[in-house]
Amino acid sequence: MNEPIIKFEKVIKRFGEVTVLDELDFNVRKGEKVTIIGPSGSGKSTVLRILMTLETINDGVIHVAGKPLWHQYKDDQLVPASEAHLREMRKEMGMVFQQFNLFPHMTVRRNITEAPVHVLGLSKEKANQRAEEYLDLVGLADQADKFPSQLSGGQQQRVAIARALAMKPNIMLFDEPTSALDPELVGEVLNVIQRLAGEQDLTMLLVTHEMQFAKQISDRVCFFDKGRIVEEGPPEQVFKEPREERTQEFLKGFINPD
Ligand SMILES: Nc1ncnc2c1ncn2[C@@H]1O[C@H](COP(=O)(O)OP(=O)(O)OP(=O)(O)O)[C@@H](O)[C@H]1O
Repeated sequence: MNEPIIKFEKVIKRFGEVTVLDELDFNVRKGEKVTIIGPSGSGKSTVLRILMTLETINDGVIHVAGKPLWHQYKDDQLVPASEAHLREMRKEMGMVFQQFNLFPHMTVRRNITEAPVHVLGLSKEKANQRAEEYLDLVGLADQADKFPSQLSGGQQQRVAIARALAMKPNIMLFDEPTSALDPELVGEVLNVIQRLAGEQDLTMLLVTHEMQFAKQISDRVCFFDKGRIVEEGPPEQVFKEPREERTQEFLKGFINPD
C-alpha cells in the first residue's frame, strides 16, 4: 500500500482572480481510503473534479497510476495532454456526485451499460451481465427495468455507484454522496460505500460532511482550508486530537464523531 496512485505536486487552480488550490501537494496510496473534510469553498470538490478531468489546472503536475494526468510525455518533455490521453486516464477513475446525474430517459440497466458499451467497447451482453452484477452489489437487482424517476434518491445514488463501478475503475471518487438525500435515505448509501471500503485494492477518495462515517471508513482524513492541506492523519487523531487550531475550530461545528 505504499505506492502513490494519486500524486498532486504544487498544483495551482484558479477561478478568475480566486486561487482555489494553492500549490497543493497531496498523495493517495493504492488501496487507501482517504476522506477530505473542510469548510465550504476550501477546494475539496475541485480536487475530485480535476481528477475526473472536469476542470483543468493552472500549474503543477498530477500523476495518476504513475502517468501524468493533465500532461503527457513527448520527447521526454511534459506537454499538455491530448484528448486521447485524457480519455485513457479517465478509465482509472469513477466518480459519484452529490446529484446522482443519472440519464432520466434511460432505464437503470441502460444507465449502467452505456459507458461500458460505448467507452470500453463491451458487447451488450457482457455489459448487461456487469449491470446485473453491480446492481446486485448495491442491493437493486430487481430495479433494472425502472427509470430513475421511479426510484428514491437513495436508490438513485446506489445506481450511480453501480454505474461508476461497472467501468471497473481502480479509484472511486465520491463528492458528498449523501448531502442531497433525505436523512432517512443516507444510511443505505453509506452502507454501500462502507462495503466498498472493505475492498482492499480499491482506492477511495471521498469528500464528505458525515464525520462519523469518515471516521469509520477512512485510513486517513485530510483537513483542507483555502486550497491547502492544513492537517492530515488517521481519523482517531484528526477527530480526537486535532493539532491545528483551524481544524479544531472547524470540528467544533460538528457533533463529536464518537
Ligand atoms: N466553475 C467555477 N467557476 C468559478 N468558481 C468556481 C467554480 N467551481 C468552484 N468555484 C469556486 O472555487 C471555490 C472552491 O470550490 P469547491 O467546490 O472546490 O469547494 P468545496 O470545498 O468543495 O466546497 P463545498 O463544501 O461548499 O462543496 C469556491 O469558492 C467556489 O465558488
